[in-house]
Parts: sequence; structure tokens; C-alpha cells
Amino acid sequence: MRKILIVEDSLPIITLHKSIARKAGMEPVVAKTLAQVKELTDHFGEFYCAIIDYSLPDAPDGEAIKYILDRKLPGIVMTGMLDDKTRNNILRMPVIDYITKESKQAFHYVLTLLKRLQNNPSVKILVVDDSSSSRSYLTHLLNRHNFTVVQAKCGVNALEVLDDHPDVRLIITDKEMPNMDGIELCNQVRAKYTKDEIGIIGISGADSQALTAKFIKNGANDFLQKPFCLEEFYCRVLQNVDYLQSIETIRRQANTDYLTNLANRRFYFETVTPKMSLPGHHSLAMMDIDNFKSINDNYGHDAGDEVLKTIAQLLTDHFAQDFLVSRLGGEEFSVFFDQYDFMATIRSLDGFREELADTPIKVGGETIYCTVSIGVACEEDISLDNLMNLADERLYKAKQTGKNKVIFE
Ligand SMILES: Nc1nc2c(ncn2[C@@H]2O[C@H](COP(=O)(O)OP(=O)(O)OP(=O)(O)O)[C@@H](O)[C@H]2O)c(=O)[nH]1
Repeated sequence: MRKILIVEDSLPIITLHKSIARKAGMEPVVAKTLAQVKELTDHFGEFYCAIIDYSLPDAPDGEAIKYILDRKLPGIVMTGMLDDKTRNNILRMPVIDYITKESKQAFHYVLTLLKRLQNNPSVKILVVDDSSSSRSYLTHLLNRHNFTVVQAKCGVNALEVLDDHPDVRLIITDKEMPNMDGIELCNQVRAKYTKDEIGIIGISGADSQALTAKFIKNGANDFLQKPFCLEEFYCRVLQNVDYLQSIETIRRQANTDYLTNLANRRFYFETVTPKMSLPGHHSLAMMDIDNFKSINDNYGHDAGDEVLKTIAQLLTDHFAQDFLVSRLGGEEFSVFFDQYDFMATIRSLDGFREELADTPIKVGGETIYCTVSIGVACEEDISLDNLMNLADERLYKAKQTGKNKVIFE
């Protein structure tokens, strides 16, 4: 478990911070004074970050913040002092963020921030600017929040970097650049990716209000005017990342079966249908658990759910490299194959069937064994409906002729 250093002298706030740290999956260690912080210096390497109160009994003017940041431990500052002088003092230091203890909301914000910091390494941001010092500065700011950053020196270079890093989620781009400027880059990116797939924040030093609209009209999600204040920069980046992640979550939930985490019926049809118009053979398997009703009746619905999850996991283990595994509904699954070696497909399905039959599924002290019947079809020039119907007919034949088998003709 990651450790977090809490530098705070107020007992109620220590209690709050401890609970927030645990909710964020971190182990809190408390220091109430700068002297206690200094005693922990040799252990700074063990901490993920620190939450630091601006004013401590032996460090009234932010001295603990400086001490901690100078020793490269990332810090979030909390303060009850709301004046501009303190704010400017804090923002001159390389803090992750600073939060005023104005309300309960501030502590909620700390929790969100701690969760984000742990999640941000999985968020890749592309910084596009022809000035290497601007690129470095922006990269440095983003690294402070643990984002993964890649860079490009112009629009053309950005498109190349994007090809190499299709997992980029956000682009922060300057306007004026040689080869291709930020506006044209927006256009080019939008030809391939929607605003929900990749966010774009345009940045420009030019003092023109029209530019904001131009960036947005050409596909940017947001805009920042240089020179920007750090707080605004982070707010806009975090807001855009949050938006993109929310969309991603909604999309994942809409496409995924809640119980097994496999693709659901909707996603299966949406994804497989375009494949059918490609030339060549297409093959898919329809499968159905044998006597599943009696599993539910004998062991209960929860045990039935465990069986479904076990089968889903085994299907993923066997066929993740194939095009798509889906739970179409109830106790019915389908695998759509990307390769046309039909006999190899039959062998792999039969291997799966055998392994499932030999897999003990343990639920609440009981051990359940179950089997599946599988129908497979492989055809050229056929609609998805017809291919599924053909596989279904063979699945029915498998059920009628003893179950626990693969039928492919
Ligand atoms: N536990 C659980 N059961 C489900 C779920 N969805 C469907 N079922 C059950 O799946 C069972 C399907 O039963 P039947 O269609 O009679 O098929 P079967 O007993 O497998 O018989 P055969 O297909 O002939 O081998 C029903 O009891 C449904 O309630 C689910 O999400 N969880």
C-alpha cells in the first residue's frame, strides 16, 4: 500500500485526512510539526506524496512545504489562509495543488485529487509546440500531476506521434507553428477522432478573442490564453480529462455485460456487422450452457452467476486473441473469429469445451461441474443473421444429440 505523509497539527483535520487517505487506498503517516517532518526525512522515498498544512507551530510561514518539496517529495498544500499573498507564495513553489480549507468540499477535492494522481499515469497527453522551452514547461507541469506526456514540434509531427501513440487522450496545442498550425491540427485530428475520443486544448499567446472561437469551431474542446495562471491550466486539463474518462466509462458500461465483463449483445452486433462486408470467409460459434436451469435450481441463482463468470473467464483465456467474445444474453455466448482456418477454430473450441467440463467451480462449499454445447458456422458472402442462424441450428443439433459437444456441419 502506498504511504502518504500528512503534515498537520489539528487533530480533527488529522482524523479527516487519515480517513481520506484510506479511502484513496493509501496508508497515512502523520507529522504534527516541522521537527517531526525532519525526523522522517530518511523515509521520504517511501512516500507517494504529502499533504502539507501551510502553517505549523514551528513553521508558521510555509517552511514545511519548502522543506518537503526541496527533498523532491510531491506535496499538496492545505491552508486556512485565504489571502492572495499566501496563495502567491504557495503557487511560486512546485506544489501539486493547493486547497483552501473553506468547506467540506475541500476535503472531498483532496480525495478526488489523490485518486486522480494514482490514475493519471494511465492518461497520455500530447504537447504540441514549436518552442522547446514551452514544451518542456508544459510537460513539467503535467508530470507534476503524474500524467504520461509525449511531445511534438508542429502539427505534422503531432499527427505522426498520434499514429505511434493511439492511446493519447488529450492534445494541448499551440496555435502558431511551422508546417501545420494548431487550428489545422484540430481539423486533421477531428477527421479521425471525435471530441469524445481525444480532447484538444488550444493555447495561444495572441491576444485575440476570435481565436478562442476559431479553435473551438475547428474542433478544440477548450482554449487557454497565454500567459495562463497555473490553477486555470490544471483546472482545464483535469476538467477535460474527467470529461473524457466519464464518456469512456459510460461507453464501456453501455458495451459491456455487467456480470461477466464480456462484450454485450449490442456491442457484438455493432462490431461484428461491419466485418461481414469484408471479402472472405467468416466464422462464429454460438454456445449455450447445458442444463443451466438445474444448476440454478440445485445451487441457487448466485451459484449460477458464478458459473457464468467462470465460463466468461475461460472464454477470455481461450479466445481473447480472436476477434470478439460476447455474452449475448442469459446463458448464451458467442465467439466471432478473425482467422479463417476453420479446422483450427473447431479444435480450439473443442479444447475450450473439454477444459470447461474438467473445471471444478467452487461456490459456497459446493463444487459444480458444467458443460456447454456449441454450434459453429463458417461461410462466405453471408449476412450476420444468416451466419448466426446456421450456427444456432448446429447448436440445437448438439443439444438434441447429447449436449457437451461441438457441431460444425
Ligand atoms: N444465475 C443466472 N441464471 C440465469 C441468468 N440468465 C438466465 N439464467 C437462467 O438460465 C436458465 C436457462 O434455462 P433453460 O433455457 O431452460 O436451459 P437449460 O436448463 O440450460 O437447458 P438446455 O439448454 O436444454 O441444456 C434459466 O433458469 C434462467 O433463469 C443469469 O444472469 N444468472
